[in-house]
Order: sequence, then C-alpha cells, then structure tokens
Amino acid sequence: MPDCTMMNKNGMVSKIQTRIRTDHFKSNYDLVGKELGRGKFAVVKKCVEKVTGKEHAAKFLRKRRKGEDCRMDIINEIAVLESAKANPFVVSLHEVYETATEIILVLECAAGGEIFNQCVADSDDAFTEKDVIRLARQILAGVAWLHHKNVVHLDLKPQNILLTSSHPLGDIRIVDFGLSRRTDNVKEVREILGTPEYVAPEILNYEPLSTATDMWSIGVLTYVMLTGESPFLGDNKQETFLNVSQVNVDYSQEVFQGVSSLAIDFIKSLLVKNPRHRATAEDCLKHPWLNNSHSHTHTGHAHPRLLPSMDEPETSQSESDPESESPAPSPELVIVASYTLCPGQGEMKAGRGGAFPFEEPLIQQEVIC
Ligand SMILES: Nc1ncnc2c1ncn2[C@@H]1O[C@H](COP(=O)(O)OP(=O)(O)OP(=O)(O)O)[C@@H](O)[C@H]1O
Repeated sequence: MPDCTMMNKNGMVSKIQTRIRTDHFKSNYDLVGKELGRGKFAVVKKCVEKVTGKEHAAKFLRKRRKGEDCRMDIINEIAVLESAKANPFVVSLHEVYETATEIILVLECAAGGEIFNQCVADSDDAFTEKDVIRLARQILAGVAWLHHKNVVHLDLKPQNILLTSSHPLGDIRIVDFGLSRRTDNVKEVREILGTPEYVAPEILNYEPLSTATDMWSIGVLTYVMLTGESPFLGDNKQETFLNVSQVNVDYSQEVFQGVSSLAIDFIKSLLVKNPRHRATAEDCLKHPWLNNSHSHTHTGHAHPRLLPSMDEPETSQSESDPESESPAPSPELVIVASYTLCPGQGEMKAGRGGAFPFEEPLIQQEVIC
C-alpha cells in the first residue's frame, strides 16, 4: 500500500530516507574535468570522493527557479532514485548535500555519455540493430521496474539515457527524474514539463498520464536509435505537436532501410494514440524483436540513410568524451494543465478532455537554454 502521507496530490513524494548532509561537499569531493552535462536548472560535474578515490557525477540543482522554491521537486527526485535503488539500469544515488542555494546529488558516474550522441552519429559510430536490441531490453527492464513501483519517468529521451561506457558499448543508466511522479493514489499533476518531440498525445490532449505515457516515449526513443531520425519533429513546434497528435509516423523503407520488420512492429506497438492499446513494458520485454534477435535481425549499423553496407562488420562505438563541451539542452515546454495520473495503463477518465489545444494557453512558457 502506498504511504499517502509521503505524497502530495501532484504525485510528488515528500519524504526521503537519504540523509541530507550540510557539511561542505568540497571537503569530501574534488571536482575533476569539465562538465558532464547541463539541464535547465542543473549542472552535472565529474567528482572524485577523497576517501575512496571513486569517481561520481555531482548534480548541482538550484533550489530557487524562476523565483519559486523548488526544494520539494528535488526531494521528489531523490525519493524516486531511492525507490529504484535495486535496479541496475537506473543511476544510483550515493549521497546528498545541501547548501543555502543548491542541493547536490552525488550520483554514479555514467562515463559513456548520452545515447543521444550515438543516435546522431555518422554510420560508423551509430548503433547496430543488435546494439539497439540490447539497449532497449535494458531500458525496458529499468522502466518496468519503475512502473512496478508506481513511478512514471515522464521525460524519457536520448539525453536522459546514459551509457556506462561508449567504447566498448556499455550498459544503460536512466537519469533525470526531475519530472517523475508516483501514479498511485494521486489526484492530478498540474504542471508538466516535457520535450515536444517525445511527449505523448495524451499530454497534448489534457488526458490522463500513466505508465503508458512513458511507453510512447520508448517508442520514439527506439525509432531514433534505429534510424537517427526523430519521428515527429516538424519545422516548428506546432507542426511537431500536430504530427504527435495525428501519430504521423514515416515507416517507409527509405527511413527503415536495413532494419528488420520486427523492429518496426515493435515501434508500432508503442506509437499508438490510445494509451490503453499501447504495449506495456512487460509486453515489450516479451516482443519477438527482443527475443528472436538472431533469426530476423539485421546486424548492420542503424541509420540506414547513412548506411554504407548492410554487411559491414560492427565497428565499436566512438569514444564520446564526457569531459568535452556540454551538449546544448533541447527546448522544453512548461505545460500548465490539469492531468490525472492513472495507476494502470491509462484506463481512468480524463481530468479534462477536449480537442488538441493549439489555440489554448497550453504552453505557458518555453525555455530555450
Ligand atoms: N550520473 C551521470 N553521469 C554522467 N553524466 C550525467 C549524469 N547525470 C546527468 N549527466 C549529464 O548531465 C545532463 C543533464 O542532467 P539531467 O538531465 O539530470 O539534468 P536536468 O537539469 O534535470 O535536465 P533537464 O533540463 O533535461 O530536466 C544529462 O543529459 C547528462 O548528459
């Protein structure tokens, strides 16, 4: 049974087990190298624990954002990390520090960087379909765990799926639980941030969010990993939303050249408008694409448009340097609406239904960093 006293009505958890240290972070850690990455309100830097000599990633989160105290959002992020502690595919939390202005999460360092880098890489560095199968299984195992714990991530995208190493290609770690929510015994979420290319149609339609909302994003993620193309990306935000809302996806041979039909079938089971008809993480883990890899899967590099030859042997991934310049964060939306969170796969009624709200003040603010 969920402990309701630990949650507010927005599905945020307000109680954590981790001790928040108030001694100086820098007394215990040395910062090394350049930034590992950067988000809207956080900077992530590599650090070494002085006592153990172990490398970690320190995520420095500002407590005040746009004039508002967001400490509870960070507590929620910590609580979600705690609930996924036993899962190897969710980044682990080592320690937490607090200063007057920041909370510092000391995380496991995923040194291979974002899978985004390989998604947009040239053919030699791009994933093979076999790579994508292995990584998709890991992403699904992590997400299935979260869903089992009644947690939805709500911001799954290639920038939030990291690798333990890029050369050789390591294992995945899911990061950034800043938008995550508990789905059990919760009335509504009033404010949701999402990334236009990855948001599910129910987000745009003010319909209930559920574990199925993450499954849509996994469909988009898999499409990007296999093709190097973003399925819904339009010339502008409105076009992107329209593409999402109409599930306007290109499954043509041109885009999926050299990719197995089972992979396309897998994506099609996720990019389904009605959340109730979308495959769950458990369903996906049983999909033949992830279980039948040798008989039907192409072993060439993904990104068929860049593919020199289907039979080219797999080359190792390029070493993405985590200490190189931080990637530019993608534009984000603040969507202010009333969402209902469903405990299951979207079977509850919408808090507020209605047509696709182009004309409504759905998008309160856009932040481009
Ligand atoms: N544990 C980690 N190991 C290595 N790099 C990391 C780690 N955590 C985060 N990063 C890098 O820092 C970037 C920003 O981190 P994160 O997404 O958690 O920040 P955020 O401010 O919450 O982001 P957003 O603006 O997308 O909400 C990631 O995309 C990744 O490149």
